[in-house]
Amino acid sequence: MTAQLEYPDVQDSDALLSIQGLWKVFGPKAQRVPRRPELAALDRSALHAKTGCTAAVRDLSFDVAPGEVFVVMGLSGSGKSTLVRCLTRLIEPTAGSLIFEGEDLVTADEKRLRALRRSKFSMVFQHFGLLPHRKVIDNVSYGLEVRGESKPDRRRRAQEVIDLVGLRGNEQLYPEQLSGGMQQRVGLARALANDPDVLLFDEPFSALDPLIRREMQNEVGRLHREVGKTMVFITHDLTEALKLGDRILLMRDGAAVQLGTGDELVGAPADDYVRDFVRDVPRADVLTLRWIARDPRPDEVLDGPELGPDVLVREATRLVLESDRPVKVVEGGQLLGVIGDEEILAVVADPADSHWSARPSDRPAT
Ligand SMILES: Nc1ncnc2c1ncn2[C@@H]1O[C@H](COP(=O)(O)OP(=O)(O)OP(=O)(O)O)[C@@H](O)[C@H]1O
Repeated sequence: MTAQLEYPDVQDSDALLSIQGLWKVFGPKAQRVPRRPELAALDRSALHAKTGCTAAVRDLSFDVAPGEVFVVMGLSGSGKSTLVRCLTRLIEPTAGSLIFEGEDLVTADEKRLRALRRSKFSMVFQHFGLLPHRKVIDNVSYGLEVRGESKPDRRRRAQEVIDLVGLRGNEQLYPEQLSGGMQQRVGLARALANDPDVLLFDEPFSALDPLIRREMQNEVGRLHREVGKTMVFITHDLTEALKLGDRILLMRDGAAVQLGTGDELVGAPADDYVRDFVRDVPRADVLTLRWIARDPRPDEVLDGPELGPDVLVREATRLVLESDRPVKVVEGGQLLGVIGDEEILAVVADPADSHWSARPSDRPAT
């Protein structure tokens, strides 16, 4: 018998932010929609026809773990921006609770909210939101100024984060003198200057051209490794979501379609909508060996090479194909399964293969 493949679940850790039953409904008498099951059950167009309301966020519940990069993904109009604005009540939720470090933000008064927004959360916007008449250094230190910090402290901290995002030497320039990518670095530095607990990103790189965009994604990955902040990152770009997200919430019409790690979305799409969404993802770059390991057959000799379950299929391909014995997938000394040419080729040879949905279970192989 092989051991049960354990799948890492970030939700097991204590949540920093816990969202329960969150709704945002725009329109007349919005409150009635979440309260009345017959209205709550209506789809987007039926709800609009009957009530004139739009449910931009529909009964969402999820936890964000400390240090996690939590990506919210969905097509235009799926409710991502509304959701992220509800998290700090820049948009007032219609129903639900928002527990941050044990405190329900829904019942916090305006003064408390302002304090939290200033010290615990920072937002990075798509269009940078920089102050055009202020130099880079003054844009970066703006939040510290609002917080009443002394000028030398502000300067010191601003310089620190300017260095961190690679903007040294540009302190005295104005935003219009910078490229889009550089401006977004200023946005990042400004968000980091406050030393928030949570960074909220609302499609921060959509206005950038593809090369700069990739560079900025790498930059966020690096910053996350260096400063370890919790991040909630909104994007409509699946590649970006897979690259950055520890977990991804896929939204459609305000509701959650699936919440999982990138390899869960790709390996076990919850429905046809998700399957379609991830259809063109190169599976070998996302799926790990735990997804394709199988039980050894009785006649197989188990003296082949060993790999860990979190190795990407792409990284294991050569070794598996060159080995004349099945490769053993081993974790902590335990054999989880084996992989032969057949398992590898099913992923590598046909990236859009529907192999995964054919599995009897929606979990990685045991
Ligand atoms: N102030 C508002 N009044 C009425 N409807 C709104 C309002 N703000 C958003 N909506 C609607 O809520 C839905 C979700 O919008 P939202 O902007 O949150 O989506 P999104 O996924 O962020 O889209 P995009 O990527 O285009 O910004 C849309 O149908 C939108 O028209």
